[in-house]
Amino acid sequence: MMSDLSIFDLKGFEIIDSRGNFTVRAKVKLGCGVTATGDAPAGASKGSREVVELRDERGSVEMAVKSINYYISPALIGMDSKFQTTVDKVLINLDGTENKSRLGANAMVATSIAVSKAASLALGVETFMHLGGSGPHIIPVPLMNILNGGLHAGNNLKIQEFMIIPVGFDTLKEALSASLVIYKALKSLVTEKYGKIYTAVGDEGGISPPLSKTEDALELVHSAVKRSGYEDKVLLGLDAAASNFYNKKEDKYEIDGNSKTRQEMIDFYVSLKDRYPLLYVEDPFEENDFKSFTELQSKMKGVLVSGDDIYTTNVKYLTKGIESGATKAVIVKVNQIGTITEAMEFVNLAKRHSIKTAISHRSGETEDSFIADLAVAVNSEFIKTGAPARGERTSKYNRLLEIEKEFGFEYMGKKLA
Ligand SMILES: O=C(O)[C@@H](CO)OP(=O)(O)O
Ligand SMILES: [Mg+2]
Repeated sequence: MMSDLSIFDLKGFEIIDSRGNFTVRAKVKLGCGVTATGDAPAGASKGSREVVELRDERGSVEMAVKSINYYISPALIGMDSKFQTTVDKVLINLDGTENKSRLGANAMVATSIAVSKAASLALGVETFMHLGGSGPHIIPVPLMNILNGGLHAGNNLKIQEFMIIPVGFDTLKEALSASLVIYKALKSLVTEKYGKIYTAVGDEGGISPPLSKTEDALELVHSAVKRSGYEDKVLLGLDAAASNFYNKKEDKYEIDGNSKTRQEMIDFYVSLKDRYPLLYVEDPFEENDFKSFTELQSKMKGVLVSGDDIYTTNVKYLTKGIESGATKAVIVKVNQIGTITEAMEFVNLAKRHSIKTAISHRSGETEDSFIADLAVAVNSEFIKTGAPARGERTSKYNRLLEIEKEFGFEYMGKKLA
């Protein structure tokens, strides 16, 4: 006999995230007694079109907790947890706003995730199977941010993320073991440069040396790859998060001590690509400049220009990007849009247009490994989940290692090189 999968109880409460802020956790209990939790992550460099969290000036998310306890819970109790789309649609309708400001996207995301995990447990299947059916068959490639700048670090680097992309391996296990060597080589290089054991890291666990020039940071990461002997197997990526250094008044980008026009920015990225093995460049321009994304993508054929703040996991903006050929890749963050169902619709739209997807963490994270399951569920080519250190990042890598070991899915690396 099938166990009782109806939602019996749902509660919200506050927990602490990796940046030392409160965030919201939802805990759901099903009729069969199974319980599961879901956590809302939090971004620092956010797109202006993202849906909004309920959070007060002091940083408290009590309002989101109340939203779960007093509004969401009564609406979901009694519903069948295995119908994720139906549950998410109830959340969307109950909220009724464009930017999820009534229920709060943090309350909605935590609930959506908790329900998907509880249903999987009660059904006796992995969360990626519950969400992906019989389709999942690959393990995503990490876009691994090992050197932090921008809003995530205390240095003067304007580019937010310097990533290694371990493509030339047959398994995630091999890819991660090379990445660990490179991460340590980078630490040694920085320590050699600054003369003592260098421990400063940014929000995503990447080293954050006191640099101010893009090229110096790229050179350091590239040296770490070379010193480790993986030059032919590991490519590089950037997340510029360019809205953060765009000067709207002047219509210029303030970077590396210069004010650059959009044309100069295009030349800058092209020159970096000529000197470094770049595969991936995220948010190279501010979030409204679709035209420059398109121009850069057409100039850098072998590079995946990717959209994060420009799309905010919203099909409306991706549709615009598809029309103009703005990017060959997209970032997917459930909390930019509010529910798992909407994030999966976004992924499906990208896939229909052969656009590669990167399921992504936020800079403020918890130990919830849900995004690893989501990435496998939708056969995402990439996952972005930070440095291979610190529990809130490693929980996702470790979940992927577990899935690879148990199910033997194919690692995507060599297909993306
Ligand atoms: O810009 C990004 O891609 C993200 C995650 O790396 O940062 P944040 O969560 O601060 O928006
Ligand atoms: Mg980004």
